Amino acid sequence: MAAEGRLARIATDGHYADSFEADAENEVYDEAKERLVRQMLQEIGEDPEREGLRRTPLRVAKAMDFLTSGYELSAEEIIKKAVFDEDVKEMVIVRDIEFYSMCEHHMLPFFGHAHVGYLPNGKVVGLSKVARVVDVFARRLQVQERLTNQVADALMEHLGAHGVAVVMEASHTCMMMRGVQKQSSTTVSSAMRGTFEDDPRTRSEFMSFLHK
Ligand SMILES: Nc1nc2c(ncn2[C@@H]2O[C@H](COP(=O)(O)OP(=O)(O)OP(=O)(O)O)[C@@H](O)[C@H]2O)c(=O)[nH]1
Ligand SMILES: [Zn+2]
Repeated sequence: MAAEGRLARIATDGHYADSFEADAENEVYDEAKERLVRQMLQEIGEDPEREGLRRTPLRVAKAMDFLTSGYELSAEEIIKKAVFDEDVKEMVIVRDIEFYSMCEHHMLPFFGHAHVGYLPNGKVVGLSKVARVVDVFARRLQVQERLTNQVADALMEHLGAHGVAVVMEASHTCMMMRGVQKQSSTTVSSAMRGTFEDDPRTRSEFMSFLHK
């Protein structure tokens, strides 16, 4: 589907139905995606016409659009909307930002927390924007390491900070529900840029603020 319409589009089949039920029954959101989901249901031995599944292709299409909506968002635009001149010299940390992403290998969720720190260089960014930047990259097909790097690089580039640090801790359902089936393992990844990469004391200070 064309990028411009994907986030907000809800199409109908063109008929004005008499009741909400009829409306819902006839709703078409994304014909191509819904056809694929219907086929998948058939392939796993389900009946896509049974009551509980009739609207499932539409629901899945909408869910997939939301879960991959990050492709249409720009971290630069988000950051630049809320950068303020401020003479702050100390480290700023936004920690425990929950995120949900999908691994590109199995298209299964991985989720956890991101901790983001930066050393301002005459500018600070609106705190919510840090969390929004995490979502921009999380709502794509990802590997955790790339996600971590992308958040760090975007903040470094568009905030002009002295340094940026990102640590992400996540559980991967592809390792929990299937495959190796390890329910307790978590994966920690980090990306250090600028001062955080060059100066072990700055890095340690950041790390000391996590898990408090
Ligand atoms: N580095 C990294 N690996 C990931 C991530 N998400 C999933 N994986 C791994 O990607 C690998 C894909 O390996 P394959 O052998 O091609 O796939 P598979 O046969 O399904 O592997 P198993 O999960 O071991 O059953 C697996 O080891 C997954 O654990 C991630 O975010 N980062
Ligand atoms: Zn996976």
